[in-house]
Formats: sequence, C-alpha cells, structure tokens
Amino acid sequence: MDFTKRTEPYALFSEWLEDAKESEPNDPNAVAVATVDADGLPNVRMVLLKGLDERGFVFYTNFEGTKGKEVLGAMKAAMCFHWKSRRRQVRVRGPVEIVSDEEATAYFNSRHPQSRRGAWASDQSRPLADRETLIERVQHFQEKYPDDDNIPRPPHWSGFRILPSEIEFWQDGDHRLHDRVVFTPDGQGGWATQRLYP
Ligand SMILES: Cc1cc2nc3c(=O)[nH]c(=O)nc-3n(C[C@H](O)[C@H](O)[C@H](O)COP(=O)(O)O)c2cc1C
Ligand SMILES: Cc1ncc(COP(=O)(O)O)c(CN)c1O
Repeated sequence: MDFTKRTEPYALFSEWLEDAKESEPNDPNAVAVATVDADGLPNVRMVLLKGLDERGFVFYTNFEGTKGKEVLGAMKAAMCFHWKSRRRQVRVRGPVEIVSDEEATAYFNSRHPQSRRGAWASDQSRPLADRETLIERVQHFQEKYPDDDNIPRPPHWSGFRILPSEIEFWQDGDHRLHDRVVFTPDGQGGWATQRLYP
C-alpha cells in the first residue's frame, strides 16, 4: 500500500524498521539525535533506538554527558533515521520524558555485563587522559561489581522518550520527486497527515 495514504505512523514505522533489519549491514536502529545547548546551538550524534511503542521513541544514555545535559536542559529533541539500503528517511521531533526507573533498569539489565560496567566507568563526554585510565576504571568496577547478575544501574544512566509532535516519512523518488508525509497528533488520540512537497 502507498505509504502516503497511511493513517497511523507507528505501524508504518515498525514496517520500515523491519525492512531495514533485512537490508542494513548493521544497526538498522541507529538514529541521529539532535539537541540544543543552552545557547541554542544544535548538536547531533548517533544513538540506538531501544524502545518503541505508541508513546514514543526511546534511547538510553548518560544523563551527565553532553547530550544528557542538553536533553535535560530543553526537554525537547529530534531524531533522524536514514536507511540507505531502502532510500528512506524518518524524522521525529517533540518533547521528551524520562523513562521510568523500572523501564530503565529492565533495559540496563538486558545489556552485556561489560557494557553495564562500562556505564559506570565512562564519564561520558568529559575529558579522558588516556585509554589506560578508562581500562583501569572498568577494572575498578569489575572488582566492585564482580557478579554479572548484580550490577546496579548507575543513577545517571537512563532513557529518554521522544513524544512525537511530528513524525515524517520520506521515500526517495525519481529525479528528486520524493514522497513525504508528516503525521501530527490530531488532539483526539489519532493522527492528522499531510503530504509535503519534496
Ligand atoms: C551507531 C552508534 C550508536 C550509538 N548509540 C549510542 C547510544 O545508544 N547511547 C549513547 O549514549 N551513545 C551512543 N553512541 C555514541 C554517541 O554517538 C556519542 O558519541 C556519545 O553518546 C557522546 O555524545 P554526547 O557527547 O553528545 O553526549 C552511538 C554511536 C554510534 C556511532
Ligand atoms: C555509549 C553507548 N551507550 C549505549 C549504546 C546503546 O547500545 P547498547 O545499550 O546495546 O550498548 C551504545 C551503542 N553504540 C553506546 O555506544
């Protein structure tokens, strides 16, 4: 079915993500996340989408690193997926909420034990003298939390959920005549859609 005729964005997004899983060499859930700093200067970096439901789009990070501080400062963010193998783009923007402690802990506990210790070891986005310092810090948390089944989630490591005020789907067309459709909440629990010029 022609995606520009769709009336609900999450099923469409899920289908496009499934398509990407079949054709992207790795990280079909990779997505650029844009934030602004206190001066309004934009910033962007990749993350992995780790949660998706009808509330929004979830990623996990260190809340004391640059992106964590920028999201907490504005409580707004935007995302851009680009699946080159499918010639598709999806853009999401809106206010942000912090996921519940239960949700964050459940996701944290699903990570590899070394990634869980790494979350303790990394002062994300802050200066690091040399790689040895990082390895020593991982070793420190290996000794502090030797049991793979008992590594607590750091209080500064959690997830953000973008609650979309817009979700835009883009599919490449011949000679730059692409198809674009943007979904916005209609205020009654449904979605309004609008086709846009490419
Ligand atoms: C494909 C890819 C996925 C990434 N996923 C995450 C992620 O989910 N969470 C995260 O904190 N950093 C992730 N990173 C690292 C970030 O891009 C970034 O380097 C780091 O979070 C620090 O960003 P900041 O200084 O803006 O906070 C990923 C990097 C790449 C290339
Ligand atoms: C620093 C960092 N945190 C979190 C993630 C998300 O992935 P995972 O939770 O699977 O480690 C990544 C993925 N590259 C990452 O680099």
